[in-house]
Amino acid sequence: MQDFPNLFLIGPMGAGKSTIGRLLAAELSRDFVDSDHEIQDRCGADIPWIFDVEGEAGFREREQQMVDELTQRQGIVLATGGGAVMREVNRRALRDRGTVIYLYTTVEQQLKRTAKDRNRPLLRGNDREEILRTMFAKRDPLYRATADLIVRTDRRGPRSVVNEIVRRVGRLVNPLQCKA
Ligand SMILES: Nc1ncnc2c1ncn2[C@@H]1O[C@H](COP(=O)(O)OP(=O)(O)O)[C@@H](O)[C@H]1O
Ligand SMILES: O=C(O)C1=C[C@@H](OP(=O)(O)O)[C@@H](O)[C@H](O)C1
Ligand SMILES: [Mg+2]
Repeated sequence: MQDFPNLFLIGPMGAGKSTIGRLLAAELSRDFVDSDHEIQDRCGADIPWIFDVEGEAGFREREQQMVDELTQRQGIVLATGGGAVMREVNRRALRDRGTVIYLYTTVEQQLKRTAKDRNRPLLRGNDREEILRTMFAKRDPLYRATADLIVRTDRRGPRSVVNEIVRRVGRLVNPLQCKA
């Protein structure tokens, strides 16, 4: 696994970027970085608080700076936030600096996986399903346009997703699977 490039996880809220990123990094003995956690640590504030104080616009500025900084590291697994792909500059940084993996899931799964978590301010509205469907329509084409690989995470556990990523990235890096 020496030749693995940076691996950048993109996809919607609840796709499993943070969960799978941590497992994948452990599997590959890589550093794991989560853009949202990094922003929270540096601000000493959680995501909802940042949204309350600075608005979504303030959060997106911080996110852009973080994506630019973190994608310049080497040999990492990075979990981005679900909205990172909305800025072209972020999409370019991700594409140029690593292998981008779109963790795809359905809105039904997103609803279940985000039901109890109060840390996602964009899901505060009454009709979470409508919010998620509208976001999916806007963002799915951007995830697809940015990704080198698309991996489904619905109806399967994180461990199975990690195994598929390791296998498919291995093939991208070394198509014939020859020993070095
Ligand atoms: N493949 C999966 N199957 C079932 N539950 C999952 C899966 N991936 C993540 N989860 C759960 O869904 C929730 C959201 O996952 P998270 O990693 O925070 O997603 P993201 O970072 O993409 O928003 C967590 O409770 C996590 O345990
Ligand atoms: O989709 C989005 O716009 C967001 C997704 C969140 O990250 P996760 O995708 O890890 O939940 C977090 O960055 C913020 O609440 C905004
Ligand atoms: Mg996350």
